Amino acid sequence: MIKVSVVGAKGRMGSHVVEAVNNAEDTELALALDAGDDLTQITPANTDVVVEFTVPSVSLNNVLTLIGQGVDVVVGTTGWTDEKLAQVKAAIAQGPKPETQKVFIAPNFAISAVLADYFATKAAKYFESAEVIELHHPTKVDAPSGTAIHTARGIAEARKAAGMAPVPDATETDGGSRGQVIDGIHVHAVRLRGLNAHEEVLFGNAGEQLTIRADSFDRTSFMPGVLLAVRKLAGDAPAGLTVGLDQFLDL
Ligand SMILES: NC(=O)C1=CN([C@@H]2O[C@H](COP(=O)(O)OP(=O)(O)OC[C@H]3O[C@@H](n4cnc5c(N)ncnc54)[C@H](O)[C@@H]3O)[C@@H](O)[C@H]2O)C=CC1
Ligand SMILES: O=C(O)C1=N[C@H](C(=O)O)C[C@H](O)C1
Repeated sequence: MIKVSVVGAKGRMGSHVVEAVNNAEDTELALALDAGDDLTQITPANTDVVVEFTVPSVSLNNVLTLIGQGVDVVVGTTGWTDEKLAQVKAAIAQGPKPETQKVFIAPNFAISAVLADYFATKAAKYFESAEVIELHHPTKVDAPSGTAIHTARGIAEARKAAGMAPVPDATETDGGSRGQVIDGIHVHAVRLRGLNAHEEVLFGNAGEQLTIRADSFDRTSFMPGVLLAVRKLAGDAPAGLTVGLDQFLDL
């Protein structure tokens, strides 16, 4: 059995992870912690893998603490910049098990979203225009979503590799309606009661459009991906920092 501790266990995602870990045949719940709890209770003696779903403002500190505790970590919380990822890598190098420590961070654990992201990177070089629209529940604290940032960066990288010009855009006045520009790609965020987690990637050429859309209607959609990551970290995932569930899929 893989012993799993959950940090952020009382949250929307954390509570689903607790249930998924309790229901899977090969995992058992070790500790379920939330805000105010001491993360140093988590040790290699009681935990094989920690799953962290908290809030962007605290996730880095939690991950650094858990690396210090010598336990492997699966992170679903958003807000990861290149600078924060560099801090994680440095902490692994200076931590108690630099050769074997595993940290996995995924902006999205739903297969629909991971595939949409992947297909978008493949489509990017064939279209002059590209924009990303993400749509979420109104209780989400960050905008744009971590997934949309990841998608926009992937599209931008593919366009750069293909030597493409910037997306065409004649806008001269913008009060914010054109969204946030991430690596040259416009990203728009909608917050609407009734939604869960949704993303549309729009590609355009003269006379044609491709839309790639992923819809997560329920948080159960993330659980197979979370359990896959837990099993990979307890098994043959490489040591060090890995980002993105696509790394564990045969794409
Ligand atoms: N990677 C993925 O597939 C997904 C990622 N997310 C991300 O996961 C994060 C959490 O989302 P939700 O569960 O909806 O949020 P939430 O607000 O429902 O839950 C966050 C939980 O973290 C707890 N918390 C706050 N500070 C803490 C601390 N210092 N230590 C331990 N626990 C602490 C809160 O008390 C709360 O229970 C967000 O960043 C969200 O964008 C959400 C869905 C899927
Ligand atoms: O807060 C959420 O709900 C979600 N957060 C992640 C993100 O910001 O990309 C993943 C998914 O979109 C749900």
